Amino acid sequence: MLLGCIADDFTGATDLAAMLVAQGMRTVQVIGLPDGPIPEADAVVIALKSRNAPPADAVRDSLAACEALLGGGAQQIFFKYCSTFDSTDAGNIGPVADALLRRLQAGFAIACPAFPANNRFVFQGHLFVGTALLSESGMQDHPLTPMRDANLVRVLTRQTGGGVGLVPFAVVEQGAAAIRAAVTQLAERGRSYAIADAVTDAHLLVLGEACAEHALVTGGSGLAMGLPENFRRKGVLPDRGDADALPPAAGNMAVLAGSCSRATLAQIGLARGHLPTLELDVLTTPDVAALLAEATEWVEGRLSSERPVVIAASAPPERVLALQNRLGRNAASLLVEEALAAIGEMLVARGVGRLVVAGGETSGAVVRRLGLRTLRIGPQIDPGIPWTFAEPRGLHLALKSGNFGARDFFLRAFD
Ligand SMILES: Nc1ncnc2c1ncn2[C@@H]1O[C@H](COP(=O)(O)OP(=O)(O)O)[C@@H](O)[C@H]1O
Ligand SMILES: O=C(O)[C@@H](O)C(=O)COP(=O)(O)O
Repeated sequence: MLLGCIADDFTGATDLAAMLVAQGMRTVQVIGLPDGPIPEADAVVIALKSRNAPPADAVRDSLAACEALLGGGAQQIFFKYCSTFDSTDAGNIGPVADALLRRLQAGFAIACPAFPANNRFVFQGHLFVGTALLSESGMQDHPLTPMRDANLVRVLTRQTGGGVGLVPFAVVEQGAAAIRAAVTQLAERGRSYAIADAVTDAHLLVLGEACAEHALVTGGSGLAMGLPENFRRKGVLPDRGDADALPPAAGNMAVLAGSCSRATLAQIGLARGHLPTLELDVLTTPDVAALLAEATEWVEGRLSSERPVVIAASAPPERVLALQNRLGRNAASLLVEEALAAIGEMLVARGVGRLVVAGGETSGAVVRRLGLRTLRIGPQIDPGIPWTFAEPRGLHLALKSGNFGARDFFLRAFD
């Protein structure tokens, strides 16, 4: 193994793995902490569900993942978080990065969530989603990690014990040598991190090049774009022709959605007119067994290998808030995740062999309920969303970040 990766959620892990595969690394995704030897691959991504865990648990699991990756021979560690920097003032990006920095005695790490192919841009330390500041992009209403400050230097400073600087656009434009010089200066001034600006793939590539000798790199999947080339330059990564080949897919088709992002709500809105769609009303029926029973009855006679069914719990901000006010934020999320995980299990038991899950936490809940341990990464449907193949279960899965995918994603995903 060359690159060892720790992802703070499951859709984030497949997003990163897809990026590495596209850049020619054979990549395996491990679900949760490995309970045996790490699989053979150029890159291994350990998918944790640590984004919304208590900070101490997130740190403990991330350190355990780091140990497993180092034990498997990893030469560099990548800590993957969301391209919308999903976190709260308590963490978990800062605390996990601090712990990894200490473990790797790295002293300094770049932090960059930019992902231009998915409209995430960092400019002067501020994160934009398309033309909107993060804090006005819809992410201010995220059910678990509302993002109300777009200044990432400030956001990360609130989460870490280390100082946070900026590698601005003007430096990144000058290339890898200028970035390395800026990083040296920031480290000498006692900074542990720098938010790095990036608005194009070219910026991400030079940032990746500048990080070649960093023990720890942190960011979205975009920042990983330039890392495989570092290994090729060193002569340790051979050219791989078919890094994204998967076995043929079969079985019934379904979509399960728990993301309440604007993108997923729009995708469900379009699917409604074209595909059999069940929208669960979790506010009226906040009960796992009743929601499962409703979905089980509804799928009867509707499941098919010709066209997918769509089952969604997703709701607009005011309805999410209403459930949270009634049950509490975490309990509301857990209830919906449990219901969707149980529905996922029911779908697979009824012959679903091709399943799209929308939402990071939702994907984590479904994949864990299905007891999946490793995913092989295949071709991408849209940027950051690959089909994957769960071995040895034989299930094809696409774990969709809530925010990702074009509006007709559910209509095209199974093509
Ligand atoms: N109708 C709803 N009311 C309250 N919470 C919901 C509802 N639908 C989904 N959720 C919860 O919202 C959270 C969405 O997070 P996630 O699945 O990570 O999506 P995203 O990828 O958009 O971040 C999940 O915990 C999910 O269970
Ligand atoms: O970086 C990203 O945006 C994604 O890879 C990601 O982390 C997805 O998280 P969710 O939006 O919670 O699915």
